[in-house]
Amino acid sequence: MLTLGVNIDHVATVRQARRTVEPDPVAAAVLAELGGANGITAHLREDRRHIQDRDIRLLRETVRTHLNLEMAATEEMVSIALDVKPDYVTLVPEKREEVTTEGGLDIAGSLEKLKNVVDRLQSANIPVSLFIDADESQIKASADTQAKFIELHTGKYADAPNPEIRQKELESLKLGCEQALNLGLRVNAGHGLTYINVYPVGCLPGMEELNIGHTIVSRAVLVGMERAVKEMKLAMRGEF
Ligand SMILES: CC(=O)[C@@H](O)[C@H](O)COP(=O)(O)O
Ligand SMILES: NCC(=O)COP(=O)(O)O
Repeated sequence: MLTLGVNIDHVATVRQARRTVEPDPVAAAVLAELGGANGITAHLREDRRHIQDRDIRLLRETVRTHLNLEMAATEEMVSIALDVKPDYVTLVPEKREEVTTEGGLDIAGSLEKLKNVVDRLQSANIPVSLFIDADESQIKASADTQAKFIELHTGKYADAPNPEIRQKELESLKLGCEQALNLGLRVNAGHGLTYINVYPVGCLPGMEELNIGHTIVSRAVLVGMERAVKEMKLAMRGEF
């Protein structure tokens, strides 16, 4: 069965815009689960631009489905993961200056370091997923690390400027999925998926979980706006 991991990072982005307490991504995770999320994904960035350490600790206590902690393969993050024990960790690349995660990890280029990180996490019973592009050598290197999963970066597919390029990117994802499954890896995907472009990715044979965030948070803001304004009118009359 194809499952949905709801990424709540950008609920925290709104909170951090004011450094206040609302909206709380932990509350958003509870509501996402009520809505049918099969898992909750949160990315603790080294620069703490959205999700904070406190969020991860509270998510660990409150998430009833599974918690996927996205993080860079640094000593600081490994020690947080070993302490919090999420249900799985997704290792992702990070650049301070990027607006969002721009591409996949270069597994082949830092194989020994990543093998070590995967081993330390998986020895603590935390399965590891590697966020990579659908590239043959990266998939092969991912299998060499003994990680349980890969997550195929769907950004190029999502950002394709025309249907021909989108179809070509979808083919790469399909081939990547096949190759990974043949190497014994489980396959997730995500990044930039929307209500409009998600369906073909979900149809890829063997695809297990899609991690989707920005578009769900964006839609939640819009579908919730009418009620939020009505409630403020009540509050202004002392009736809320
Ligand atoms: C790792 C990834 O795919 C990102 O989608 C992330 O989880 C969302 O956060 P950023 O937009 O800060 O990269
Ligand atoms: N790993 C991808 C993810 O968690 C969500 O990405 P996006 O939907 O926020 O682009």
